[in-house]
Amino acid sequence: MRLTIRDNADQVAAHVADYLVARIRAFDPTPACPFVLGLPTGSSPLGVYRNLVAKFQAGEITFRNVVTFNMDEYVGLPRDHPESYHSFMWTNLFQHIDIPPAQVNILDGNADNLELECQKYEAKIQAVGGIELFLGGIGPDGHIAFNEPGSSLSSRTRAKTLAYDTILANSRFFENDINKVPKLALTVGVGTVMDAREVVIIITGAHKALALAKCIEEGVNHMWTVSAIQNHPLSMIVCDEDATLELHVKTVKYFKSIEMVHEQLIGKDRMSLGGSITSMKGLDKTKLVSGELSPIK
Ligand SMILES: N[C@@H]1[C@@H](O)[C@H](O)[C@@H](COP(=O)(O)O)O[C@@H]1O
Repeated sequence: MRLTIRDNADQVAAHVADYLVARIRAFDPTPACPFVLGLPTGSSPLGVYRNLVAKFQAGEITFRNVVTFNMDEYVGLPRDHPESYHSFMWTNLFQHIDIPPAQVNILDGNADNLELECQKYEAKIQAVGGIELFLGGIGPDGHIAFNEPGSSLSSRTRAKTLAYDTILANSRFFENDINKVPKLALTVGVGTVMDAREVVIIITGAHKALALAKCIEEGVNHMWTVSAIQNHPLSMIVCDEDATLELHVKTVKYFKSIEMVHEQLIGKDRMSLGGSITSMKGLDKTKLVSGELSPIK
């Protein structure tokens, strides 16, 4: 796992957007072999989405051959409610880019049969060959998607009762009235996220500092579901300085030094994969953008 630390949330957003664009371009998706991207909602990815829209408008990236799967959706909230995750995604990303609507997948929290809806979602992910990269955020209690503390680390897409803390945290989107926050949601499971070939998690703000420390300095624990990332073969957390407040100084210095060496190896320009790595024969150069020097398969 890599921990990439930036000064503030804006720099985190810029870094993650650059990274996603580099990964999609290196993948070179086609209609037959699209880039399958898992996406979150919440305030954490907002800056990333703004950057992606700007990059699309500047002609740096197209989403024509990208297929998306969102992490979660409230149950019972009308799809056109301003706080539904459908509305969030169209308002903040999809309506501004060239992704064909048929390639957007978001759980239907108003489906007649919620269990069937979840099963169909998992099947659809399988049918497109699995998720290439799952982008996520976390709650202050370390939950990923709506996998609240105590969720099985091998859980799949399902309906989940929201924890009181999450209801309270999300009441800011519902006029600070907890009675207006849905209490049930559909969510991908921890196992669904961890099955992605790559996982990238955004963690910003001092209120998430404890969760980051629990996630990377302690063991894998279902009470901090994002800690399952420790078992993932290809993952990265991008955080700001505020989120590192509970980490040991040694941990911060360690991950910063790793990044420095990596930058020296590949150069600042992630798309320029020549130069210093020409001697690394047998390594898949496209994987260098993700920081892993994987052997060519
Ligand atoms: N289900 C979502 C999560 O996917 C998200 O990561 C979390 C944090 O949101 P924010 O980024 O606004 O802190 O909120 C909700 O609980």
